[in-house]
Amino acid sequence: MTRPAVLVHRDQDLLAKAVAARLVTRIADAQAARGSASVVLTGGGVGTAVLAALAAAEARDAIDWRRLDVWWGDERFLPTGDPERNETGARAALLDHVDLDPARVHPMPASDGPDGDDVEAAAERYAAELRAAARPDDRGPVPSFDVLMLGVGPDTHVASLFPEMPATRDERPVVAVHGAPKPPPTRISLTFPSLCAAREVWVLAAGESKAEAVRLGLSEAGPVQVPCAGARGLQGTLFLLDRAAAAELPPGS
Ligand SMILES: O=C1O[C@H](COP(=O)(O)O)[C@@H](O)[C@H](O)[C@H]1O
Repeated sequence: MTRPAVLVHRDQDLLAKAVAARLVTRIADAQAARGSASVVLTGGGVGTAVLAALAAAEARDAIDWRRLDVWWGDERFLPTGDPERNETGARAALLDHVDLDPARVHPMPASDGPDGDDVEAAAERYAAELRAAARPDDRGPVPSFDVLMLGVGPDTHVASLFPEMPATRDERPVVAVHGAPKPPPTRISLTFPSLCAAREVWVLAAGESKAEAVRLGLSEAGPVQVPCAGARGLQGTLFLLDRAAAAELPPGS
């Protein structure tokens, strides 16, 4: 596994614009190489700012939106349209403003979805959707996503994998999360085997409250204790930061 590369931008606004520009290139390149592309979205402040920056970028027209699959790394298990759902924020910031194929947008189930409030069944439903989308050369139960973005919590969580919680040790592709320390307590999350099936993992962080988590994420810490140290892409991992989040970088990163 290669060491993550670290890129630092002046502030959150510039970080969001730079990541949006990088996404355009990454998605267009994947579409040129393979005919289509896949991206995994994150919730949270920076993740949503990136989507808004992409919506505002003229270069977004370089993406063939009809040939893009959109997945999520985690979701808060709440009713459809709840403002706290990651899907709701992503739709408002970007997805409602571009010409996506609705069949290629794959939100995690909501608590008023086909499984009702059975979050275990909802997680298994998402796992089945991923399995159906995986091709033989993906060599696993989820697609080899072209790019998977992750926000980071001050406690080092990524997706809904919180330090020391059972989901950090789970080998199933998707799990239900109960009792998350950050509200809401009930969530659905991809697990490490699924996160690490991505060709590229981009860890996004802005603000001084994330500096310690970023430092730990670039250390040799274990993924159970420090989840942001465990998400690594098959071809590479980028830590995309603003200066405040980069304030405690370990030497040599
Ligand atoms: O609850 C969540 O939090 C993390 C981090 O969010 P942030 O606002 O501190 O950047 C996010 O990555 C995750 O998708 C979300 O469900």
